[in-house]
Amino acid sequence: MVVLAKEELEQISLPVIQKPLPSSLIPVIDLSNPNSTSLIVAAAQELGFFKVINHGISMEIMSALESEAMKFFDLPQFEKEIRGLSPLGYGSKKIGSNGDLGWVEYLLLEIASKPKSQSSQFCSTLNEYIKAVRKLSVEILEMMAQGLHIKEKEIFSKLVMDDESDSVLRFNHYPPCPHLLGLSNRSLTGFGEHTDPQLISILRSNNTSGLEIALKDGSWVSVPSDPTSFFVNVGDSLQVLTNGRFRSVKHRVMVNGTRSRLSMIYFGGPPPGQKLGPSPLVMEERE
Ligand SMILES: C=C1C[C@]23C[C@@]1(O)CC[C@H]2[C@@]12CC[C@H](O)[C@@](C)(C(=O)O1)[C@H]2[C@@H]3C(=O)O
Ligand SMILES: O=C(O)CCC(=O)C(=O)O
Ligand SMILES: [Fe+2]
Repeated sequence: MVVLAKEELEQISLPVIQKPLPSSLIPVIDLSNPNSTSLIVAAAQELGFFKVINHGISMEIMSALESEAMKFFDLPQFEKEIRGLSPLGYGSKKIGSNGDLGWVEYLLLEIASKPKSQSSQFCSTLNEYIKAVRKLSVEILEMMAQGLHIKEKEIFSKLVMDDESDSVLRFNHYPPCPHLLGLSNRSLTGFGEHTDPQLISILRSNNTSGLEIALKDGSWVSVPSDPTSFFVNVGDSLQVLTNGRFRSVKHRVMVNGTRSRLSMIYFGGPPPGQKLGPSPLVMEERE
């Protein structure tokens, strides 16, 4: 459980809760539909964000990992903190290196290209999930390249398949916030506004909403939760590689106090030190 001191709480803003985005505004990509390639490109350009259904990952594996993660967050605080190895591992309240605070605790895990051991139930479920979600990211990145009419369909996906790929899996737990009881229509910043630096982020959450994305006009809209689906973000690296054609989406998480949110996010990144310039073939629209 994240416990913020009064002074810390005062540093976390309490914006008014956003109206939920009508679900119809979020592009829903059915991966079993052969036309989905062009729909993915349109969504990546317009919003930098979309939801995927018929993704081939079983609800069983998603729920199994969610309950393993919840078991971890339910441990006593000192046991979680033992695993708080900087910069990876367990952390709470302090996000990143800029001193940002949020009503969140998290577990950040590096993804090794060859997983070493499966010594616990958590590790084996984790490895199975990572394999499935990385395959999904490859599929989506290849559809993106095809949709942009790039001959080398692996141009983006090979970066997340690389043994040196800088990819991470993150679990974010936003516990209910007692300070908000009685403050109707107020929310607390769980994870402040940012864009993801990697190529692609693939997010799955439990049935508690809280994720908000910024539209092109700067307005914030909240994304209704859907634990059966994945939400995909375009990250900064993919924006660069596509010469700005794809939009890296600004997003944040707001907590409204009564229900706990748990999200699991795969971030597929290029190998560190990889020079990222625009792919020449994405400089202009091609037929
Ligand atoms: C507030 C921040 C946390 C973050 C670094 C940043 O300044 C902005 C991006 C954040 C993010 C999002 C994706 C990953 O979870 C992460 C590890 C990353 O590479 O960028 C986090 C950073 C973090 O928690 O350190
Ligand atoms: O926890 C979430 O739902 C999203 C958090 C996020 O944007 C991140 O970890 O980069
Ligand atoms: Fe993010």
